[in-house]
Amino acid sequence: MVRTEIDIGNSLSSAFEALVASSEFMIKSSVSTWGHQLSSCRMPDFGDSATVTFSPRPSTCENGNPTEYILFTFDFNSPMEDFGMLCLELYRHRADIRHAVCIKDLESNVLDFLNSQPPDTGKDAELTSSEAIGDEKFGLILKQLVDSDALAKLQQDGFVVIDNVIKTTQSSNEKLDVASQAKTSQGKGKADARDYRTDRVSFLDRVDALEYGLEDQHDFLLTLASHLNDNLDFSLQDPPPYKPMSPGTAERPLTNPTGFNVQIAEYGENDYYKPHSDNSFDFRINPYGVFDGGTVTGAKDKLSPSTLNSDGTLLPRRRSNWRYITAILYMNEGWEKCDGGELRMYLDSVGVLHPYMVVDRHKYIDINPSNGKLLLFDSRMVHSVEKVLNEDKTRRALTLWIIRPEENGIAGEDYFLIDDDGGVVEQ
Ligand SMILES: O=C(O)CCC(=O)C(=O)O
Ligand SMILES: [Fe+2]
Repeated sequence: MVRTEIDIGNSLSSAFEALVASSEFMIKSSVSTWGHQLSSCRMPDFGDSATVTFSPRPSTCENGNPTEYILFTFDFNSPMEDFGMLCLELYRHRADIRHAVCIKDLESNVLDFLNSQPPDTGKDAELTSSEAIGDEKFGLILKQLVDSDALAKLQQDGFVVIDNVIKTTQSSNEKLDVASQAKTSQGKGKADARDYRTDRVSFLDRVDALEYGLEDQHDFLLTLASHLNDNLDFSLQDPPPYKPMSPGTAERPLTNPTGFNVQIAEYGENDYYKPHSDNSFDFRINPYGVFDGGTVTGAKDKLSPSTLNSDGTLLPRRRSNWRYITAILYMNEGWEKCDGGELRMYLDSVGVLHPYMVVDRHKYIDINPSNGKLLLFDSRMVHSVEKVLNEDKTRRALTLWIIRPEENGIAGEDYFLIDDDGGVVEQ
């Protein structure tokens, strides 16, 4: 069957019309099991934006069973902006639809799309990072990041601190004081009884950020992924064992997490967060083998299949999530050393197996969480928040975890390995 090429470089609406017109783009089933492919073809949930139905192609029925399906209807309710999203949704659900959809072209189309479309709003920043969304708004700050040796430092030491990036105003902090008092009095503010951290966190979308006058901070943090894509040297790292996953691409691997929510954390007197890594080793899988600078620890015959590459070589130990760079903006005017609450960064701690192992073994530096300070660090590094000592002060920070989806991601629902033919490797 000849499949129609979809030029998604065209305007989105004409590209969408082409998609609808060319059922071949979408559907091809090579297995002739009556009804089976359709019932196992769980289409992505497009919510309100599209409804998809398929129908057997009569000319391809063998023994009464269809071998190919065509796109029967594709009702797309908001055609313009959502075309890229649509492709991405298909791509993300390719494990479910791959028997019915030729995902190979879909994959390359999506990757082309991601690499070629500059985002023009904060929302698109999740999808692609080919251009900094905030270049205009934050041009000077971003330039300062590049011109200074900040990014080189980040890559060399695993972290970097930059003062006076964006300060939070007193009025924002006052609004937050009121909100957190309300929450605490409703008994909702405090986290469960946990001993590793005692702070309170919530997530701000852009509307929340506007409410508190934190939209610049919010936008800035969401701008960083694309900026880092343009300026970090990814060749310094070993190539990852897997192909890039949507929405990351090989050229531009960093993206914002789905939802674009920025965490706000509050620490009152005596609150702390014990040493931890934001992306620690994951012990639920790959439990025996550790590939650590060429040393293999653990009995080889006990290695689980996911420990080995297809050629039998050892894969690096998996991490527990997709976080790659942690970006924190501190919000605390007049914070002093005697107030406690330092962010303690343990040096050379990227490869530490258990975070508690750093204590008394690794050197650290303490970072004062003062207003406007930006801290960027490799999410694997071990760090802690030391106890806050001032009963009258609240320590606040905004955090965004910039992700690199192909790095690991067993925690992510969209995680699959892709083999060289574009097929999904069952795990
Ligand atoms: O607030 C900070 O300085 C760091 C907080 C932290 O480590 C985290 O939320 O994972
Ligand atoms: Fe952390």
